[in-house]
Amino acid sequence: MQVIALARMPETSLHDLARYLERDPALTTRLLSLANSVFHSHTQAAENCREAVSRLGIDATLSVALGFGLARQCTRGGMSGLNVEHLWQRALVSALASHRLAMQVGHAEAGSLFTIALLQDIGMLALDVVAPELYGDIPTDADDHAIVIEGERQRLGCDHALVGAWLAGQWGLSERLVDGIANSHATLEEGHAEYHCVIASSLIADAWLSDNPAIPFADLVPTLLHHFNLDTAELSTLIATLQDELPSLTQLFEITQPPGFDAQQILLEAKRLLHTQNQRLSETLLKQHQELEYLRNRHELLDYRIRFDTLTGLYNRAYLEELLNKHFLLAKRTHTSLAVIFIDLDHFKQLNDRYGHRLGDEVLENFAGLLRGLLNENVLGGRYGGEEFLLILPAASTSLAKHIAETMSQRLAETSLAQVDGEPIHVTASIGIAHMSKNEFENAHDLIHSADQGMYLAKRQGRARISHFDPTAENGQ
Ligand SMILES: Nc1nc2c(ncn2[C@@H]2O[C@H](COP(=O)(O)OP(=O)(O)OP(=O)(O)O)[C@@H](O)[C@H]2O)c(=O)[nH]1
Repeated sequence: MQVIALARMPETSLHDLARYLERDPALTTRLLSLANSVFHSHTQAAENCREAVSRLGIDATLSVALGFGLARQCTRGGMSGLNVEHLWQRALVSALASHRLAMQVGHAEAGSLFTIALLQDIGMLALDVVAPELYGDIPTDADDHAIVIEGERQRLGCDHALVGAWLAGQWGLSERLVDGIANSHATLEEGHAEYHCVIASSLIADAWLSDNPAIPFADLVPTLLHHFNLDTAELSTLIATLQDELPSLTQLFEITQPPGFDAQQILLEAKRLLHTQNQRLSETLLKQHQELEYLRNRHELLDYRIRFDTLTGLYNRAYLEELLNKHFLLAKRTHTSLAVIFIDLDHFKQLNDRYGHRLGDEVLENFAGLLRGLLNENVLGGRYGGEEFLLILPAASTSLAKHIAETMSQRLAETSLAQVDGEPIHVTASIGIAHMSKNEFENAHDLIHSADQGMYLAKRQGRARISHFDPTAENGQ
């Protein structure tokens, strides 16, 4: 409390601070060790608390003093599920990694990035003191620190980075430290570039402390190489340096040294895993590509089936009705005419019965060929059902409709649609025509119905003929 009170007073000098701190011999020893450590290297060793404090600066001194205060309270209390040992191991690896990364990219504030990374999880210590039950069911030593953040947000609506930043503000630490702690748990994509080293250091620490570092490092390596513009050799050297520096720092903080590993081996393993992952990814991509191709083909097939008749390849009934509807509405809107020709092959049942269904199919296919010869952008047509066919003639006059129907009959008379024992098979058709010139029809269905009626008239009159159905005439003729 005295340290906090002092830190808040603008006139406090390092000298005053040192006077208070040296009352705690354990803390003084740590401040001296830190001041004389490689991170604050100086030609001459600091010999007393005042020298240590002036070398460390007010921010780092306060961080260490207050951080130790909290750490002691947590370990002394032995309260919740918070793994304090793991927390400090993470803090130390992060601090070193942040410092080294900052040096590697030439960041001017490597020292303060060390302190920010060291204190990034200080909020967890504070939360553990005020809410010991919080970490009961959040695994604070999980390989992925994001789990802790997520757990806190769910329970508290905020995370320890925010709490830590608030605490640092209350302690009177510099704005830069407060801001750094608040930003320490952002993602590299979203986080402030100023604190990228701190953000990455947290990821490095997670990978470092995991049971099998090669796996998380495999995920992390490409990110680190990309964000910090490093090559693998530089990254390998960086990790090896961290390994050299870590023992003195863990000793200073009286924290168990995390298990070591062969940096080069880990990176090799990470690269191998990355290669396998990439291979798997390309395989998945290939599979997805093939599935997409299959779906596209299937879609095309279904699209085809929705519109076309499989036996003849002509438009099917559903699509003919859709087309007719469209042209019917257009004709109504633009006051243009529209003709429909209904064609029904004669005695088809007999043909099937006499020569078999296969021959019947052949006749239908060949008739479709004849019909196709008449189709163009003004004559649309298809198979309406069994042995029934429909032609739609937008904007056609009655005489044009008759002419098309006669051409059809003529071609049918001239063409044999199959052969049996070398003998040609000829088929005739009954054809009905309906014509709309003055909005006589309510809907497209009525128009088809009229053409159908015309076709029946032709049947009744002896087949192999054309009949124009006039719905306004008494008997349709
Ligand atoms: N081979 C074959 N026959 C079909 C197909 N679709 C319908 N049919 C047959 O066409 C025949 C139509 O018979 P009906 O409706 O009695 O007409 P029809 O024998 O042509 O007699 P009319 O129309 O009065 O001249 C039936 O026997 C159906 O089985 C098909 O895709 N292939």
